[in-house]
Amino acid sequence: MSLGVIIKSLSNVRSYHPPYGEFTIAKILKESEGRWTPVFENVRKGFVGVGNVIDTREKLYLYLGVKNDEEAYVKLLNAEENPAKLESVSTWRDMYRELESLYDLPMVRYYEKEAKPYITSGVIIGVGIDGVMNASIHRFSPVGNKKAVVRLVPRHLYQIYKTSIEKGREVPIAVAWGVHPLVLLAAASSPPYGVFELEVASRLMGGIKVVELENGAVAPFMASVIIEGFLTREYAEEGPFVDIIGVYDRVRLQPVVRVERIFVLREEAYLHYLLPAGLEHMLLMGFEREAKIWRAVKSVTPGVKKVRLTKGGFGWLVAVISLDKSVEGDAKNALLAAFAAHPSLKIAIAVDSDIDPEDPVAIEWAIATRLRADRGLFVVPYVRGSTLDPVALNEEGLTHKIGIDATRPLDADPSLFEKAKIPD
Ligand SMILES: C/C(=C\C(=O)O)CCOP(=O)(O)O
Ligand SMILES: [Mn+2]
Repeated sequence: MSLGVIIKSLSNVRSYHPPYGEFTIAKILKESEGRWTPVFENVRKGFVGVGNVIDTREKLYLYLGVKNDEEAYVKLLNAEENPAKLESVSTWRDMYRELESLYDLPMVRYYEKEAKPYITSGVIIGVGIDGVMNASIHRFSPVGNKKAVVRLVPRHLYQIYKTSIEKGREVPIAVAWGVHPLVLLAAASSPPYGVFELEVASRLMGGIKVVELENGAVAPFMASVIIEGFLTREYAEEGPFVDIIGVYDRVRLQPVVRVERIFVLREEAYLHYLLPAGLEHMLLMGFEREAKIWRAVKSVTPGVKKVRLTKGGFGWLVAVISLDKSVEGDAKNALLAAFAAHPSLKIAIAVDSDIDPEDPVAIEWAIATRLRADRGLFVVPYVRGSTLDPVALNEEGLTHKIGIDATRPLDADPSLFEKAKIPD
């Protein structure tokens, strides 16, 4: 199913029309996030822009066909464990036209100091030397008509790239831009190496169709744009560009893509403009990590109620877990489980089930009234965190982490911790 069909099925959509100033689209994405879905008609002839496609939990539940977090976690984690086959479509070429240059694709600049326009929601499907296929989201920016630079976070595609280049082989890739939101969700997930994220999407969606490219990579059929190319041994400067935590990520030398062909859907090519550090970015990247934290915490303490990667931590660096302890020490085990489940996590906070992990004031109140720092606070020094952390000790994200147990002691008088209410 194309992104256009998905957008047409949504309620609360607002259309915009040209002319668009350089930062108009970014500004509208910011003001509409969590509120409505903006559609940017005619961003260039043949192209429609759209954003905030998966910026709320309600939309996520709708796409997944579930009613709450727990059902969504179970469905996503189950799909990672039971990926489903892909169906190859041979007659796809007639549905697409070809472009000569990456600059023919209307990309957007989002923040003031970003040097260039980017594709922020491109799913890169890479083929390893061992034949393993991997799908993941990487920001992508043209450095020539048929050349681009991509940021490879040290995970599976990077591993594929490193082992291939060491053996003198370029990596065949497809970049799919403008895809079904569940394809994005699967590509933002981290199943073990060897599990193909498009097959995870296939399980979530009850099957998906793919096109097979000449270079050996595959891409979702009906993706609005499919770029066929190779990750080369050439490097170029990447950035400045804003990452999920809302700061300008450091400029790095990153691999260059040599583009062979650019295919665009003939009928209404919907391009997904994903605002870096916006709600959509946080939910998309953070949701699967939240599911993994939930699973890990549940396995050490059954009393877990709610898990949130907070907005202040940009859906990535800070987790709050609410739970009912059955024995003293449960909360600390929950914090340790959270760190193990999401290696980029920097701060984990445990609160009692009467505290809403989505309410920053309630969390602060719990810390203020329930934390005993001699028992409830711990630091894990020198541990791998996020490469995005500006105070990390090295480029691989070596850092120190904090766990905060802000749950009330089980042996204390519960009435001392009760939130006072004014009666009706
Ligand atoms: C979430 C990441 C990038 C972004 O969306 O801007 C990747 C960060 O990966 P780490 O494993 O935390 O370094
Ligand atoms: Mn992978």
